[in-house]
Amino acid sequence: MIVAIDGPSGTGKSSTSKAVAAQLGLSYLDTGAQYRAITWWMLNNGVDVADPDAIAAAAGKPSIVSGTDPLAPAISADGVDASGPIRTPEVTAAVSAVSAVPEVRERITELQRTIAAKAGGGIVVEGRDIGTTVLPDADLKVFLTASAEARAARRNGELKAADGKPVSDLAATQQALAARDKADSSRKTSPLKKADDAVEVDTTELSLEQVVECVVTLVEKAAAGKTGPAGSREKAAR
Ligand SMILES: Nc1ncnc2c1ncn2[C@@H]1O[C@H](COP(=O)(O)OP(=O)(O)OP(=O)(O)O)[C@@H](O)[C@H]1O
Ligand SMILES: Nc1ccn([C@H]2C[C@H](O)[C@@H](COP(=O)(O)O)O2)c(=O)n1
Repeated sequence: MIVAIDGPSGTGKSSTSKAVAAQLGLSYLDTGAQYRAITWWMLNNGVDVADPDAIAAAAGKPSIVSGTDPLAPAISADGVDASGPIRTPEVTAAVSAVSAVPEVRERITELQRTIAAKAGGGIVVEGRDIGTTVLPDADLKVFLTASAEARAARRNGELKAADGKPVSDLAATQQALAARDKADSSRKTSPLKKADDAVEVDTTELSLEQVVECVVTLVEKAAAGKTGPAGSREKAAR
């Protein structure tokens, strides 16, 4: 069972994918974390992230290793745990430019396909181009959306400072999310896009628990269609 979950920033891909994978005993892959890890490595190794040629030349250098346990997501670059530093504003600001470079995408896409192929019991893979490019034959494709206001409010809630106040105002967060979405959906290679056969789930008015329940139901239906006697894909193909 291969499940692809795509969508813009802050729509709930990571939270939903982890919970669905944990509930169904599937592996989990956060592909955004891989792009963040390679970006972090470049920032730390003197690569000019404003220069696509420099990014392309460095794309093959770091070893990026992802864990696939939904209860303990892990990511490292050249053996160094990167799970904390990949969430800094510096990495967030540079990741769209780095991930737009074809050599980076080629490298990371190959890694993602290898991980998915090795996940014997099935996997939930989340990102921007999983249903369209990385795993076009996924058993289920879900495209999560939410209003710009809801996404900014969620992100700000996550970034609360110690005194309980949001670290940036809602308008600034909304603007930053919109800028990243624009960059991710307008790049030439494998842009953020809903696959034609993906199920779109608008999460604006749904709690995380409701989204998880909805996706679990979709996975169960897809699994029944894959193995069930009446609707088996194998039969349909014959
Ligand atoms: N349906 C929901 N209702 C309310 N809050 C939610 C919902 N889904 C996710 N959240 C919260 O919104 C925030 C962003 O969620 P998450 O990180 O899963 O989104 P994402 O799509 O993976 O974002 P990004 O692409 O930027 O990594 C988190 O704090 C999460 O707890
Ligand atoms: N399949 C993917 C996943 C992620 N990216 C890029 C674009 C995002 O802005 C960035 C960080 O992702 P996030 O951690 O916010 O999910 O990584 C991509 O191009 N393709």
